Amino acid sequence: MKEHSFSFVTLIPTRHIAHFSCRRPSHCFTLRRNLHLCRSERGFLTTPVSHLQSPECTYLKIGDMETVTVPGINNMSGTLVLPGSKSLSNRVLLLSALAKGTTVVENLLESEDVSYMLEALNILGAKVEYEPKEKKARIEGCAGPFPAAKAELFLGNAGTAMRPLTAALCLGDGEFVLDGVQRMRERPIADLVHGLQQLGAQVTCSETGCPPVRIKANGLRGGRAIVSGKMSSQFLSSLLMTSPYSKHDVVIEIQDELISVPYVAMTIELMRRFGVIVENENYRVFRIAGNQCYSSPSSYFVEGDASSASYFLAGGAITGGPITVEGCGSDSIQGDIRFVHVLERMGATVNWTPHSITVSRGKGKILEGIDEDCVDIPDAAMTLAVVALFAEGHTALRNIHSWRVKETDRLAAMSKELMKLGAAVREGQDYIVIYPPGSGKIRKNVTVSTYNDHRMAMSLSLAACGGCPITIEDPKCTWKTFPNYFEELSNLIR
Ligand SMILES: O=C(O)C1=C[C@@H](OP(=O)(O)O)[C@@H](O)[C@H](O)C1
Ligand SMILES: C=C(OP(=O)(O)O)C(=O)O
Repeated sequence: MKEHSFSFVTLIPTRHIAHFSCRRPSHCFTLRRNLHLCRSERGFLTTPVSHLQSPECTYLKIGDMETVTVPGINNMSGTLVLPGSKSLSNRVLLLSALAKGTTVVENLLESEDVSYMLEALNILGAKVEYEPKEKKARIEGCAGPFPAAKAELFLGNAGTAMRPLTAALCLGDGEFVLDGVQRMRERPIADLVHGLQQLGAQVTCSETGCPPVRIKANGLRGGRAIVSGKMSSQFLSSLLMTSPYSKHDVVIEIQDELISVPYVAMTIELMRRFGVIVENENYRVFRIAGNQCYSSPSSYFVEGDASSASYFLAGGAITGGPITVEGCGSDSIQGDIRFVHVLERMGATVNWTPHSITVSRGKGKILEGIDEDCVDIPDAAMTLAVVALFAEGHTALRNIHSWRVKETDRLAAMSKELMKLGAAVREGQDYIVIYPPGSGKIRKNVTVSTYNDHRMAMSLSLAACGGCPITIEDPKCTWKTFPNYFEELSNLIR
């Protein structure tokens, strides 16, 4: 694995981000505004900085990697300190920028999705000092809407930037366009746009109901909005985070099913930490007083990413482990820790502390297939799809129709790649059933496609836990949420 690590790479361009690495401690690149690139402790780094809005930024292409081969894994054990949560990082950055006071955000995730948020906040006039080496950002809040009167934002494929910023920009005064990569132009946003229109915003999206989004902002009136929650919870989270700044009180009613509820719980909890209370009637009706302002908690420590933890914990369950992840545990406010309960029901042994989780599998114990409603854990459910290869009996993952509108059509993509590995797969509109090939029968030396989807790359890498190497196409796609994923994985292989 070592020869496949990224350490020899001097400077890598990725899809929309320039990733720099440098060997000399004195090296520090400064790009536009106050986004800095500096050296990491390990002697090289992958600090993402959006460059699409920086035409002056050119880069060299040295050692770009098209594939990574994960060697056959028989044993995996050890401890990993998790990178910060993507969902928490981008929420805390946004709330800090809207709040009164200065917030120091610690253990901020360093990744593409967070870079897009940082860059956008900068463009919109929030004062952001980012120290990637320290995983820290200091944000001087605007104590209200953003001061910018005009901006065109490019947000890659970051749902946690596109959706919340669409709502937050309706609060200000000016003209804004929000856009992203081609896939972002295929990801729905119309339900959010309709919700904002009901609260008085002048906002539109494309005819297909997707970005680009165009806003003529003149504050948000408030009132009542009836919105759909069945496509994505990010629409509701975005409306909630913006509502305290509307002129009048806001009532949001969910007209159908609400998916991914734990992410809404996370939003409400974070708003509470920034001093705003949401009245929540059973996740059906939400009431927020208007004319308020967030107050900075002064500092916020971002807990480790529970979805990122899932790959390593799954590795512990498949190989026997033990694997410990540090940075999130029983005190976590992330829904994806529920994934660990599923592993336990499949046969793994789990030990919790408030800030860590350890997974192993006892000698002679097997993993068993499971039938699971995954509506609360759409991201970690992808990891389960690969764990299913190692279970006895089939595994059904249900209520995951949102997979179709994420980074790729994850139901189609996962079905196709699992079949390459020798599984039989039944794919429905909102479920997948995986019939594993049987012990020791995962196909050897397979190359899997990743569809520009970080979770396809990370979850499929676990197929190597059968003891055969697996080649992953376009490993850089993990930079969306976990730039050094393959390096961390290699550190745990014994
Ligand atoms: O609010 C959030 O931070 C997220 C909500 C989920 O999306 P959906 O609500 O679209 O399922 C999840 O898949 C995404 O990675 C992050
Ligand atoms: C769905 C995801 O991302 P996004 O925030 O872009 O929706 C994800 O990270 O799996």
